Amino acid sequence: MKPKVIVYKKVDKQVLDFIQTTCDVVSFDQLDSNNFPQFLQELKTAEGLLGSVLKVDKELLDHAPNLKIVCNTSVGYDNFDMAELSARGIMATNTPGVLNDTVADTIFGLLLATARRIPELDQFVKNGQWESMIGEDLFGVDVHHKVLGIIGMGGVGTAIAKRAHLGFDMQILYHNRSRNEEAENKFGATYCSLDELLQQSDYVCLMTPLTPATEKMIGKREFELMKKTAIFINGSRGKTVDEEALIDALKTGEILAAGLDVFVEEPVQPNHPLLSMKNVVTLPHIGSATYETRMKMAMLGATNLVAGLQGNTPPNLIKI
Ligand SMILES: NC(=O)C1=CN([C@@H]2O[C@H](COP(=O)(O)OP(=O)(O)OC[C@H]3O[C@@H](n4cnc5c(N)ncnc54)[C@H](OP(=O)(O)O)[C@@H]3O)[C@@H](O)[C@H]2O)C=CC1
Ligand SMILES: O=CC(=O)O
Repeated sequence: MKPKVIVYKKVDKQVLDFIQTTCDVVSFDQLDSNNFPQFLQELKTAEGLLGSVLKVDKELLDHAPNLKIVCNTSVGYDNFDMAELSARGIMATNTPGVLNDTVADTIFGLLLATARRIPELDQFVKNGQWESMIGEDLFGVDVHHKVLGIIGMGGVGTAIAKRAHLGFDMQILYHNRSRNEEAENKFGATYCSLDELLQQSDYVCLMTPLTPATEKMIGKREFELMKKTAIFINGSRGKTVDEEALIDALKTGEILAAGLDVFVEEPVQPNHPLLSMKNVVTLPHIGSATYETRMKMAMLGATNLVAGLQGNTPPNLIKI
């Protein structure tokens, strides 16, 4: 008998067909309050789960006595309670690597849009406000030849460093817990402490995973260390930043501007204070959101799922 798996996110038919060669698939395009009871019912007999964002914790796992593997179609896995999964002998996987270039394109685009005030000026033109040569009040700041500090120089961080070094002649500083030789040797990145990075960077880009160690790692103290002209870019997770402190730093001129792809609460509420600030550019968590890359992520997630259920080691097994 084929193992039963639940795919709880809309994926391409090609991905479902691949899984169906070895598994019985129950699929939900997305989970919401209407279909969640049915999902929990299916979970009782499911051996595998594929999707992203869903919180996989003790409460959920208590509904899933037969589960053998949970597969994210994302590189971040802060939605998994790894200690609980490990205690129950359930494998967990993610999708690193295949999204690096696409996410780096998004984050670099966000950085450029924030520095050159592109969304604000787009609105200016479309609102019919362009009546004469624009003045200094609408100027942006340069990106090329500036200092970019990357906190979290991993797969995505290195792809950002490549763009900054080869395309924009930027000087690159980075902070991790360990050294990244590729970023140093290929893209001239210099390793430094977090405080040095914050003090010296014109652009601070946060690209760490969300873990207990990185939760609110950027707060009041860190914004105070940044230059008053600094632009802060967050592509990691909303909770790596103290959002209240970010709002204060933007209001009081502690930093110049921010570009945000992620928020503490997603989707962000329309009345959130960050959304009414002119010096903030926002995106709806679209780092990897291109047809090509989302397809690769879904297929890699499916490959992990099938490998695990066939008794093989999934290529992207998360080790704790
Ligand atoms: N906005 C979006 O759509 C996307 C968001 N992301 C987010 O970005 C994260 C990173 O992705 P990716 O680059 O693929 O992951 P990687 O694991 O390749 O890189 C993460 C980097 O963060 C560093 N890091 C981890 N913990 C700390 C810490 N406590 N202090 C300083 N540095 C730390 C790691 O270095 P070291 O271990 O040496 O400290 C590593 O270099 C994901 O986990 C996800 O949350 C990713 C893709 C898309
Ligand atoms: O946020 C996206 C991811 O892949 O992680």
